Amino acid sequence: MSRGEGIVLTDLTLTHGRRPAVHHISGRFAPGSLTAIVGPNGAGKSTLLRAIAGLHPAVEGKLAAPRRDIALLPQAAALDRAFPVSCLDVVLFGHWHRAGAFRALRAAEQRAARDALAAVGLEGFEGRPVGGLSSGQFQRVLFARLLVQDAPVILLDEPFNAVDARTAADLLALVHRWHGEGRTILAVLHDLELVRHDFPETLLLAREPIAWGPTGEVLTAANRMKARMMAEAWDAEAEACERSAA
Ligand SMILES: Nc1ncnc2c1ncn2[C@@H]1O[C@H](COP(=O)(O)OP(=O)(O)OP(=O)(O)O)[C@@H](O)[C@H]1O
Repeated sequence: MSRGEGIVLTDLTLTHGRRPAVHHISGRFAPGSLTAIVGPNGAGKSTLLRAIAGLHPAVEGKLAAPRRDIALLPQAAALDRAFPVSCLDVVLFGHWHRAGAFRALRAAEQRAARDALAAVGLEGFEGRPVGGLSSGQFQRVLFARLLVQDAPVILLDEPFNAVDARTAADLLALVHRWHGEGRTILAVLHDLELVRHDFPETLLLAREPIAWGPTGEVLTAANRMKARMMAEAWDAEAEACERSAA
């Protein structure tokens, strides 16, 4: 896996229009690190992941990330499954960054997609339309696509939401496999027990960073209280940087 500098945030601010999403965050996700991003609803977690993936512009500060090496698993709720595509099509899409839109996929790429479906326990699902899958099965398909993408940096937005315990355990095992292979992994999560048990590093975000470092040092009662109080104090109508200017 490529090492490099990892992902470096320098006084980064992200907004939606004039509305603040992430305020003045600095720090680094080291190459090969496994980090949970936690915080209250609306804390800016998804916006930060999308910015790292190159899908959301910085309004202030800098974000250095190996864009071509990043795979993003969006929140399942953000995806439209009404589209009439098969499981295999969704997984084959993981080859997009290498194959582009116009080249026919090679036999090896087809095989890799079938192997990925088998690896997530969905052998025989190749021709099934994704619209008819359960939430857990669909999440397995999206993990198969990540397998095919084979990216050194993997961003997961609430990867275990709406899946049962067995599916979550299978997908978590894949995350650990990727970590063991030296990939850099960031996952937005709400289950703090899972974070404590399985994620060595944590960023606690409440639009501003509350704490970032070893999970045990970040998820203290005091830090969690601070994040909660900041969330309760949020002014939905506030414009970017009002709080930090105060
Ligand atoms: N497309 C959008 N347009 C306008 N505002 C948005 C948009 N997406 C998010 N926001 C706002 O930006 C802020 C951060 O949202 P974001 O989705 O990044 O938070 P989050 O921490 O991922 O939340 P959750 O835990 O609920 O998924 C929120 O106030 C949200 O309402």
